[in-house]
Formats: sequence, C-alpha cells, structure tokens
Amino acid sequence: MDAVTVTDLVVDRGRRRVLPGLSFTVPAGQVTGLLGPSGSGKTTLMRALVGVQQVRSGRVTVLGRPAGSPDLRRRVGYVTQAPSVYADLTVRENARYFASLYGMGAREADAAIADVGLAGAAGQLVADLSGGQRGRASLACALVGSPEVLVLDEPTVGLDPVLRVELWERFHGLAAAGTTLIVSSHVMDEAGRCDRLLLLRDGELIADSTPAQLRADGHSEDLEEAFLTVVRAREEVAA
Ligand SMILES: Nc1ncnc2c1ncn2[C@@H]1O[C@H](COP(=O)(O)OP(=O)(O)OP(=O)(O)O)[C@@H](O)[C@H]1O
Repeated sequence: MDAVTVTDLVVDRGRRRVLPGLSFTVPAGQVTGLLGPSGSGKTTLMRALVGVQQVRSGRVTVLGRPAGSPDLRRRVGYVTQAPSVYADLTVRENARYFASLYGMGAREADAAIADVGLAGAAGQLVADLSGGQRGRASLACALVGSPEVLVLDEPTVGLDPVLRVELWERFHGLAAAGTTLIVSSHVMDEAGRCDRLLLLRDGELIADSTPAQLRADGHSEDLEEAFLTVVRAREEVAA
C-alpha cells in the first residue's frame, strides 16, 4: 500500500519554479530517503506533503486524503530543520505538553524522550541544550503522538556518528511497526540506510529507487559515485 501519492506537483516559491512537476509514490511502513543537494527542493516537497506549502498545481495524497486535511493532523508528524520546542521548558515538560495535545500521558512522553536518547537530559531546559540535543527534543515531541506518517527534515544534522546510527535504528524500528518515514538528508552515506530513495536535483526526480538498484544502475558500490554516474547519464541524454 502507498502512504503518499504525488501527481504532477508544481510549486513556485517567489518567482522561482522550485518543483516543476513531480510524480512518485511512497510505500507504507518503510523508510524513504529524500536525498539531494542543498536547494534541490527537499524542504519544499516535505512542506507540500504535510500541507503547509502553497502549490500551483498537482495532487498530493497522504493516507488516502488530500495533504493538509484536518483529519491528517494527528496522523502525520513533521519535524522541521529548526527545532520547534519551547526553550523555556525542560525536555520533559515539552514532551508532556505535546503528549497532552495528542491525548497521551507522561508515560508516552518519557518513552519518546528515551527513544531519542535524551533521558539523561530530560530535566534540562531546552535553552541549555546543544543544537543536536534540541533537534532530538523536537523529534521526541513528534514521536509522542505515534503518527502513522513521520516527515523528518534532516533529523541527523549535527549528531555524532553513534547517535546517528541509533536514530536510524529507531527509524527502522518504527517502520517495522508500520510507520511510514520520509527522511531528508543531503549526505549520501545516509542513503544506504533507507529502504527506498528519492533523489532530487533542481526540483526534478533523478531517481526513485532502492540503494541496491542505484548501486547497480550507477555501477558502483559507493552510493555517491553511483548517484553521480546516474546524474551524468541523464545530462548526456538531455544534451
Ligand atoms: N520563501 C522562499 N521564497 C523564495 N524562494 C524560496 C523560499 N524558500 C526556499 N526557496 C528556494 O526554493 C529552492 C528550494 O529550497 P528548499 O528549501 O526546498 O531546498 P532544500 O533541498 O530543502 O535545501 P536545504 O538542504 O539547504 O534545506 C531554493 O532555490 C530556495 O532558494
């Protein structure tokens, strides 16, 4: 089953056409990576998926409903690049506050904090956390409502390698339990951790693939190299 269907999506931001007509589907219960260089349109696409981006034309369907439908609010979680937690509350207070909005209790809040590896900092004010910790506090607040679709904009930026691996394990744990995750990144070494890959460049979909297929198409075990080979092959065809 597909959790997300995007058909002929066109988005302009300012006077620029950022997404010139995207079509793809995202399977449910998997981790789909949205990979592409800075400025390729990843955030714009994620905003369209959660229904906060004005779109010029096209259709975005999430869990069978138009993106942004009121009944999707509880079912879709979105973590932006800028952590969206209250700086003057502790991590625990933030998580419990968001839990209460979803009708959840302290137990779920504490579990979400533990999931992102912040149990030791639960009593600390968010204002006193490092950038990476703040990002994880934000993630905990999105996890607390157990959304069916989780859209995460560069969730591992600034994290040390051990935490990154732990978070990716957590993502796969969530997917195994049925959650659909869409995770953006601009570092190709994270591409290998995804079940599926959407590769964006200048708002266009260069590949809708799996890591194994991309390696085969790009004739390289190294995903970055494989990606470059696929990009160059496309450019030669276009020239
Ligand atoms: N509010 C805005 N008004 C006009 N143009 C914008 C606006 N926000 C983004 N853009 C442009 O849209 C394009 C895509 O931006 P977007 O943030 O979606 O890219 P991205 O792939 O998420 O980049 P990054 O990895 O750096 O976050 C960029 O060229 C950017 O300059």
